Amino acid sequence: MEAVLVENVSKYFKKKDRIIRAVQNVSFEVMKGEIFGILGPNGSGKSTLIRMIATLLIPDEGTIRIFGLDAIKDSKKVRELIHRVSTDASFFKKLSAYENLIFSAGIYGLSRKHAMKRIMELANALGFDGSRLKDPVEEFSRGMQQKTAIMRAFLTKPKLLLLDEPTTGLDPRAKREVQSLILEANRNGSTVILSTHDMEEAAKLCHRVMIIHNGRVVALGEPEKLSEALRNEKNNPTLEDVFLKYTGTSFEEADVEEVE
Ligand SMILES: Nc1ncnc2c1ncn2[C@@H]1O[C@H](COP(=O)(O)OP(=O)(O)OP(=O)(O)O)[C@@H](O)[C@H]1O
Repeated sequence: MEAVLVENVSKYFKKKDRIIRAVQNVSFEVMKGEIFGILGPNGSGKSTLIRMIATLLIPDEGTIRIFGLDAIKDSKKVRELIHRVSTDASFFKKLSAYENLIFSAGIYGLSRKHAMKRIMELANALGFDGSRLKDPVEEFSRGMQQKTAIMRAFLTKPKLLLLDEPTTGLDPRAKREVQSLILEANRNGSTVILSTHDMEEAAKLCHRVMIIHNGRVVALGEPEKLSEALRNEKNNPTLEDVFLKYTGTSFEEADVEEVE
C-alpha cells in the first residue's frame, strides 16, 4: 500500500483582487519506506503541498490519503502518524528547548528517561551546545531553533516524516548529520517526504523526486533516471541540470491570475 496518495489536489489563496494558484491539480503517490523529494523554485508550492499532507491546510480540490486515512476526515489519526519539520516550527517560546522536547516526547508516549538520553544523543550529533538546552527557545538563533525542531522530529519514530527544507541554513556539519538522521529514520521504517533546494542532497537521499513549477508537477522519477534522460543534451547531466531544464533559470512567483 502507498503511504501517501495525492489525487488532483489544488489550493488557491485569495489576495484582494487576485487568486494565487499555489498548487494546481497535483497527483502523486509515495510508497511505504520511500524517501520522496519535492523540488521546485521559490514559491512553486512545496510548503503548501506539505502543509496539506500535514492536515494543516485543506485542499480546495482533490483528496489526500495517508496510510489509507483521509487527511480531512481522519485528520486527528493522521496527525499521530506524522511529524513535520519546517522553518516556521512552533514552540512554547518562553519554555526551554528541553521542556519543549520532553513535552513533545510525552505526547508521543516516550518515557522521560528515554527522551533525555535521546535528546543528549541528538544534541551531540547536531553540534548543539547541551548547556543551552535549559534556555528559553525565544533566546535561540534561527539555526538553534531549527536544530531544536529537528531534535523534536527525530525523538520518536513517526511513520511519516514531512521535512520542509530541514537543512536550509544549517552549518555544514549539522547538515550532514541531519542527512544521516534522515537515512537512519528511513532504515528504521519511516517514510519521508523531503523538500529541498539542494540538488546534491536530493540526489543523495531521495529514491524518487518530483519537480514542481508554478504549482504543477513538471517531472517525477528516480534522480539518476531523470539525469540520464538528458544525456543527449549534456555531458554528465546532474539533477541540477534536470531542475533547470524543467523550471527555467528564472525563479518566478507561482502563477497569479487576475480576477474581475
Ligand atoms: N497563506 C498564504 N496566503 C497567501 N498566499 C500564500 C499563502 N501561503 C502560500 N502562498 C503563496 O502560494 C505560493 C506557493 O507558496 P509556497 O510557500 O508553497 O512555496 P514554496 O515552494 O514552499 O516556496 P519556498 O521555496 O520559497 O519556500 C506563493 O506564491 C505564496 O506566496
